[in-house]
Amino acid sequence: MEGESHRHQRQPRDLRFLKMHGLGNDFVIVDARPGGEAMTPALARALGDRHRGVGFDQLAVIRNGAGVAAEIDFWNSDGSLADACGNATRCVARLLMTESGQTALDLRTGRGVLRAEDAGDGLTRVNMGPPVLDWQAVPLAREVDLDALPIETPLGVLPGAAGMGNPHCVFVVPDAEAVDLAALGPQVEHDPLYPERTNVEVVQILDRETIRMRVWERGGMITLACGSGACAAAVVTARRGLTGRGVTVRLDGGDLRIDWRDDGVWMTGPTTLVFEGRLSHEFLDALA
Ligand SMILES: N[C@@H](CCC[C@H](N)C(=O)O)C(=O)O
Repeated sequence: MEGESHRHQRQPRDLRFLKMHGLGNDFVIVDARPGGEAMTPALARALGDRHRGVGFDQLAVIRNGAGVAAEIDFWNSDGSLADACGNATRCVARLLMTESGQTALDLRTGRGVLRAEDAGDGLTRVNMGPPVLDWQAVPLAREVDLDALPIETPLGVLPGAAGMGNPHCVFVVPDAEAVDLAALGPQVEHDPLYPERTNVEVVQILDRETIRMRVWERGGMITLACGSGACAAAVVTARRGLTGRGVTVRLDGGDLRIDWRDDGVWMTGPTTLVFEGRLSHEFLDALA
């Protein structure tokens, strides 16, 4: 899923960016609305390097879009594109609501047009849309029971699948802390059942309204939070009758509120603007 032509134009020599995070899920945000700055897989990988670049879990590029406040592209630090990133969507929504004074707006992502709202108390909520529960659309390689995927792991439980614009594989386990996620994550990310790889969540039921979740993100890392993953986990546990349709998801970076309603899966949580930066010519020239 490497970028389409509009995402691969001329590289600028001077690139401004913002660093934001949602519950420690951290993002570099490039506002490409004024100059149409381009992004490439190589620049995304270089920026994502936590030692030689800026470092991020995802890179979000904001572009002008017809009929919406903006369009957003999401890049993982391995240079791959993702159609959904819940926490970055909330961060960009907060940024644009602050900029415009609006309390609600629409954003176009690979997932489609998403509604974002100011939820009060500094929180931002986004409707991530209805879950994808069709095996071809997740996508999976073949027709299987989405509630019991034939993926064998040392956990000894069969995971569930749900798509939120990106693929997820959710394991419900008795003790999420006991799972060796650094070993499980890459194994399941690359399971042949997921032709486009997958994000991997391990979830423990704390009560009918609270779950604990740890996440391995497609792209190759454990992150402190994952918004689309929290939505997928809430959908899988609700479908199994383990929780209701409204849950608090307890992540390493803090809590997200997930509400699966008739119009989609809503995600509510905090966002933080960390700093504004500008990439040096030395850094950009070395990539040219
Ligand atoms: N952190 C994100 C998910 C990012 C995309 C993911 N790694 C993928 O490749 O699908 C979120 O908050 O949803």
